[in-house]
Amino acid sequence: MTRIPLIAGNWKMFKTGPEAVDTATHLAQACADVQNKDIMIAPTYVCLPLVATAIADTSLHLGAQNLHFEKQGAFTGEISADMLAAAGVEYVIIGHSERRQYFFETDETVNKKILAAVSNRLKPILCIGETLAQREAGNTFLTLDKQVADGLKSVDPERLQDLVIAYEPVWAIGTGETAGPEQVETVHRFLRTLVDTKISSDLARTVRIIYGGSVKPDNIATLMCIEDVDGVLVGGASLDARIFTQIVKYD
Ligand SMILES: O=C(CO)COP(=O)(O)O
Repeated sequence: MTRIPLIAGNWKMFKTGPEAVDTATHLAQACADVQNKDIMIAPTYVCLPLVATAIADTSLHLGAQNLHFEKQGAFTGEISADMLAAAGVEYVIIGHSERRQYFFETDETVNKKILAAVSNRLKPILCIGETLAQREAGNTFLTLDKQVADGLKSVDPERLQDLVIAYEPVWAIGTGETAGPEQVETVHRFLRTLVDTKISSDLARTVRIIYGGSVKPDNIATLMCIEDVDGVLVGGASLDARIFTQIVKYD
């Protein structure tokens, strides 16, 4: 089973519209010759239509960083799945640890968002990861098991064909600290087995499990060599088109 690697950039709350268009345009040019890798960028909501236009007819894919699970309604400041789909969005990041930490998202809301995404044919990137305290208490696997099981609860496996799971240990995000290759290998293998036993064997074979947390040009090759690592979710190092291109074109 060959899974096409996904190299994804999460731009978080960075870049104005013109800056986002500039970065996306440069990235698309620099990566025009890349084959057999999916490259995705997730700008802020307001930049989505601008970036969608800038990368139309290029090989880049567009992602959003969040969504609301209701279709529409009196939810000031929120954006629904079908609004994203209509704006040309293909992927959506769900349950990022910053959303869980600062905006109090729970596995329950994550689950509703996954359901909303798949109902609108958006490809969900389910983010999971343990905090340092959870790791030190020996609860890494328990935490991840719960995040996956609750996040995907009652979702028809048939609708999860495009699911991506992003393992982002919270202590490795924006800290310059990366999980060691053995840690990443162990967790990714655990996650694939978890999908196999709790959801479906077919899905376990196809689901892309990607790593996030201080991914840089100098550690990408090591990470991508690890079995069961099907790509990366990059924060800080995706903001600069030149640096992100080095990550995309690792060898
Ligand atoms: O949160 C991340 C991607 O979603 C990772 O961020 P950094 O690459 O800046 O550590």
